[in-house]
Amino acid sequence: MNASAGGSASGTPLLSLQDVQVSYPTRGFRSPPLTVLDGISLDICEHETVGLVGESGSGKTTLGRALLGLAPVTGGRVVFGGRDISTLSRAERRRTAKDLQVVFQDPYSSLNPAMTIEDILTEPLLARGEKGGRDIVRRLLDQVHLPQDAGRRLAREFSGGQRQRIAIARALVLDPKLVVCDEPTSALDMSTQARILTLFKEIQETTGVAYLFITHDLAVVRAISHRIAVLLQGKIVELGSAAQVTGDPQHPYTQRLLMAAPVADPVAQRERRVERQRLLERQAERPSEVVDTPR
Ligand SMILES: Nc1ncnc2c1ncn2[C@@H]1O[C@H](COP(=O)(O)OP(=O)(O)OP(=O)(O)O)[C@@H](O)[C@H]1O
Repeated sequence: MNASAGGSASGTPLLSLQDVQVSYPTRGFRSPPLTVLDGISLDICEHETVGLVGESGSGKTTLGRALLGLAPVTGGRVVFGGRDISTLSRAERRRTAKDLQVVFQDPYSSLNPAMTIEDILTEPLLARGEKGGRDIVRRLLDQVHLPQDAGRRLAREFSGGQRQRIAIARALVLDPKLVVCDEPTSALDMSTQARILTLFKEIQETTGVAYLFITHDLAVVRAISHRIAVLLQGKIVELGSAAQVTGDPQHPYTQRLLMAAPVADPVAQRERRVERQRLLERQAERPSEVVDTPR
């Protein structure tokens, strides 16, 4: 996979979202369904990380859920292994589920605090009627750089960063082809965040796994992604290589998203504020391009 690929994926797509729509029924009598995603088309290749950014409520988690077969796909197709997995029966979906895994944001609520790490890591195998075993646990702990004695300890004995390593190991136990990472570093401090991002990259290098990396943090998405998709009100408004989207954004919404991202250097921050003001003024003169300003 060519990491510097532009808007289109450069290998054979592992998973392909084709004109996907997700709508939820609403409660009111005769009120129309709520369309959360509309016209989403996106390919993800082996060995590729596609970052997904957008403000809160834009539909990032829903897109991840659609890809995992957990959101109601009301239009379009989610093609994986040559099949539309949005129409599979529950039993068929269980078979596909092996290849598509997820790591959530909160390492505290996503792991049972009273289970041993060994039990947490082997649970997905046992649930599928496969054998667990010490060797597998040993390999996984190694892969996420946790000590071997971690297997016998309880999840509640670990820090946030260590728990996220355990959650990553659990996502890897079935050798998935694609992992949806839903804000997996948002609950961590900066240095732990950097170490976890390095771990994700290292795992991709050795296994070839693909990631859909959901985050509202542009610094994170820039650090990890080959390509970035920008979501606004349920639609992808920009899709390109990480370098293009962050260095030469084309859509006014992406431009403002980047302007709103914090920078560490106060001088750069001041310059950014002035630039942002100019951008807003320019865009106010072209109202047809005006969209919601990111927070
Ligand atoms: N099960 C559901 N039923 C009805 N509406 C839902 C459901 N799940 C999500 N939504 C709505 O879909 C929209 C998008 O939600 P989603 O969680 O995908 O956004 P997000 O971009 O991931 O936000 P955040 O960054 O805050 O997590 C929201 O308006 C939300 O209320």
